[in-house]
Amino acid sequence: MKIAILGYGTVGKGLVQMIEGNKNKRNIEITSILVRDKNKYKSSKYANIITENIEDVFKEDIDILVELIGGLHPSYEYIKRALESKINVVTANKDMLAEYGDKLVKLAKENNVSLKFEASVGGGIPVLKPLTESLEGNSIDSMYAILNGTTNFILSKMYNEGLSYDEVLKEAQELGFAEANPEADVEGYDAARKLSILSTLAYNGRVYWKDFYLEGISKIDMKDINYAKQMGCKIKLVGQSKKKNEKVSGYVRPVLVDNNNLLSQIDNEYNIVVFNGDSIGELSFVGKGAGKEPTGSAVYADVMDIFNNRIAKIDQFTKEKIEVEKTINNKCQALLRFKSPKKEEIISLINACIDEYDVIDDNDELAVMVYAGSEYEINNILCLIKDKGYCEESRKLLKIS
Ligand SMILES: NC(=O)C1=CN([C@@H]2O[C@H](COP(=O)(O)OP(=O)(O)OC[C@H]3O[C@@H](n4cnc5c(N)ncnc54)[C@H](OP(=O)(O)O)[C@@H]3O)[C@@H](O)[C@H]2O)C=CC1
Ligand SMILES: N[C@@H](CC=O)C(=O)O
Repeated sequence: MKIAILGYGTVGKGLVQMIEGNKNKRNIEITSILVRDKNKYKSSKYANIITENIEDVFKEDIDILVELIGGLHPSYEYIKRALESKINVVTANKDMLAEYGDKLVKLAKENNVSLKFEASVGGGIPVLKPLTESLEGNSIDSMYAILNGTTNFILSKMYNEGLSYDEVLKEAQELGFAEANPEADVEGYDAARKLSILSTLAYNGRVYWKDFYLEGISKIDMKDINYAKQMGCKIKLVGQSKKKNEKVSGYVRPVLVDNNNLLSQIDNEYNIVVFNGDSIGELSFVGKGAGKEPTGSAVYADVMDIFNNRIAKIDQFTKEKIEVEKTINNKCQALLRFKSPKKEEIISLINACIDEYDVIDDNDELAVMVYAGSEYEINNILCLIKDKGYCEESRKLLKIS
């Protein structure tokens, strides 16, 4: 089997390492490797097949094009060209699937070739294959997940080692966990794209990532971490989606998670995906969600599926768009923080609107844990406080149990 690899960064190198490690079992020939700057690879043992010119890739006779460049362009054009030339494609690119999944799946079908993307969600965790194959008979009605290794790594190191946000982000970049532009990680876009891929496959209709309520971790500070500790919780960037009456609701946001909740056990670059199926009940997948070897392993598995002619049906991307609701319409708890607060006024307003609340801190800022009937109720209180000018700034961190 002949493959061409576009991109020789973290994941590209992980894939090549796995191909080398298995060469006694599988005969895979790498015909070319596309990079942006081939001068970086002069001393590589693959220097003779490393190129900056996409035409060098397509002039070879290849069975699979593996796209590991990332981003939308020129990756989209390269994948499209491969599919139209009846070449199978494997990609780890969640940005691409979240944006152009429908077009590419259609194109693969029309040309009778495979488009596989296991590594696009959960890094090394085999999760798309179990979802689309092993769970085919189940109706999945909800899922919750930690889907971004970089942010989980940052939050874990801030919590466990007291390190600063900036220094851990730098470490995550050095370890190859972060996206080329880490804004995608820390603002929650990457996790939302993954949640949209999972939701599309699970709910059999197109779910768009921008339709979820979306909030990243860039504003989480040491005070949040310390409040979490004080309350026996951790902070995790969680994605959740539910399907009810043909509608989906969902979010990606940092939340407080009790120390006895399964999610709080998932630290560093690990990810978890928990599905709720009508027959299987709750089913969890846990493993490394980012990094060279784990992601290389997932890409290799897709290559092997094509090698062994295991073709899965994934036409969910071409189905109709499903509407997404953003807020939580049932009982919830949230930590509210107020900067430069008029403390008495805020507490008296909260007292008038809500039956149960605890003041966590009233030193240099005011922090209150509220127990409300819905997220709307909490948002209303925050609006009132803002309108009355009772504080300079307020923050809300939901707690999930
Ligand atoms: N890192 C991870 O843990 C995971 C990453 N992914 C996804 O895998 C994909 C690759 O990520 P990763 O390996 O981390 O990325 P890197 O930034 O480490 O590597 C990207 C590679 O693509 C090459 N490249 C970039 N732009 C171009 C271009 N325009 N033309 C030709 N080559 C180009 C770079 O060339 P050069 O070497 O010359 O700079 C580099 O070799 C992304 O879609 C990412 O989201 C998915 C799961 C986990
Ligand atoms: N940047 C991503 C890489 C894997 O998808 C992450 O941190 O999870």
